[in-house]
Amino acid sequence: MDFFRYQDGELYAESVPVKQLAQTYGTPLYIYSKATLLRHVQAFKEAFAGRDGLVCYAVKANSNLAILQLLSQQNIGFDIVSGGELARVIAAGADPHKVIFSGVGKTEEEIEMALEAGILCFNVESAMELDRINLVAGRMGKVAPISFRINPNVDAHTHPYISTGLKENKFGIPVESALAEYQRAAKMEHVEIVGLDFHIGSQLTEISPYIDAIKALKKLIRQLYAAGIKLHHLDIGGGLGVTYSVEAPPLPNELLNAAYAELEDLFDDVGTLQVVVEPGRSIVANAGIFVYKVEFTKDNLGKKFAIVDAGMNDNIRPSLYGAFMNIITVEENPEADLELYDVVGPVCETGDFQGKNRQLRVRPGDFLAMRGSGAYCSAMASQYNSRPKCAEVLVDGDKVHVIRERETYEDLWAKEKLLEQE
Ligand SMILES: Cc1ncc(COP(=O)(O)O)c(C=O)c1O
Ligand SMILES: N[C@@H](CCCC[NH3+])C(=O)O
Repeated sequence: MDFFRYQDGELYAESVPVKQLAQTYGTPLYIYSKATLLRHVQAFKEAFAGRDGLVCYAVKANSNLAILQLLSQQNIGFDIVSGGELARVIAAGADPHKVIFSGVGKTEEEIEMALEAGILCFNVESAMELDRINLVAGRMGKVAPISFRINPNVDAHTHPYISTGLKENKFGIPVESALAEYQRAAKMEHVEIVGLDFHIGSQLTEISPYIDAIKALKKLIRQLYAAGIKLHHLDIGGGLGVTYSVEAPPLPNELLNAAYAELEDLFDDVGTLQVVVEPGRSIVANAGIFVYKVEFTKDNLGKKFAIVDAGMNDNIRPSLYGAFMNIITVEENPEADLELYDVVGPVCETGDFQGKNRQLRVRPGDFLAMRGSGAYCSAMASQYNSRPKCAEVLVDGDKVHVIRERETYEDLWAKEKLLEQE
């Protein structure tokens, strides 16, 4: 069931009319459906079908505290990439023992924070990072659990900016140097090897790149075991795509069944490893819509624009990746003419658009809703053009929770200081 649906010509979020939310909380506005979020988490949990697995939600996709709180109440773990994300998941009630720390540039301060919190493991992305973790853990009298993020050099068939598993991408260490790094780590006093990890990209719509990566890494895992290095888990990353228009990505159980099938002979030989997944987008994207108001329409010598009150600062995906995101009207509007519009924002950039060449029936004052906006939209928002970050609400049946208040103008400069006058 789709929890964002039309009823009598009007869009609803669960049991609440979206227009009512837009009028009450102001636009632009992010609206999330609790039931959709929970359903997606459940789909991942059930995909393990009783096998030993751990879902670690990738916080970067949507780091709203209430959303993290809801997710941690489902007893899942988290994939974090910064000290800020660690602070957030702890504030949201996460179990630190289910937190994994990815990212190519971990600072000493972040490593200290993570060791203090007692995370499940660091996904180490370079030789220098390994040295740094060993050093910091030694200084603190601790042993850091580590996994290496291996770059298997496979093509994820996705947008180049969100492909992470090719050798020209900055992520992970090459398969070719992995055995030597594991052997180096095995001799270190302040690290303990617990796993192996890959994450090859985001918005993957096929299973085959995951299987290519697993194939590439099975040989390495056998070499590790032959060298006496045992693992507790294998982390196959996140990246499962969602439907923005016509994509038909695999479901979590299809992905995991295919992964387990490919791993069967390995697990027969070395024993079963826990499988970890790091989904972000597939949990939150379609649990959210982004609602904005048409301020004006305009016709530049035949080119029509719908100028809305949301900018690239609020949702940068269309501008940054040329991402297509579906835009629908909040109320069906049979009396307005059907026209081809570029839906553009108020930010002073030609690249400030939410959608191009969209067939819409709109008039000034109408609300539009953008589907699939739960992931990498609010999370990537900025205050460019001194635009306050907008509000976010979570709908639970007929209840509405404000999970982020709209920023005020004063919030914009709250951390800035005027010069002292002499
Ligand atoms: C290390 C890591 N894990 C997980 C994810 C989550 O990816 P997605 O939101 O595509 O599931 C990302 C983002 O691509 C990532 O960089
Ligand atoms: N921000 C990207 C996804 C990046 C995934 C993080 N490695 C998007 O909006 O599609």
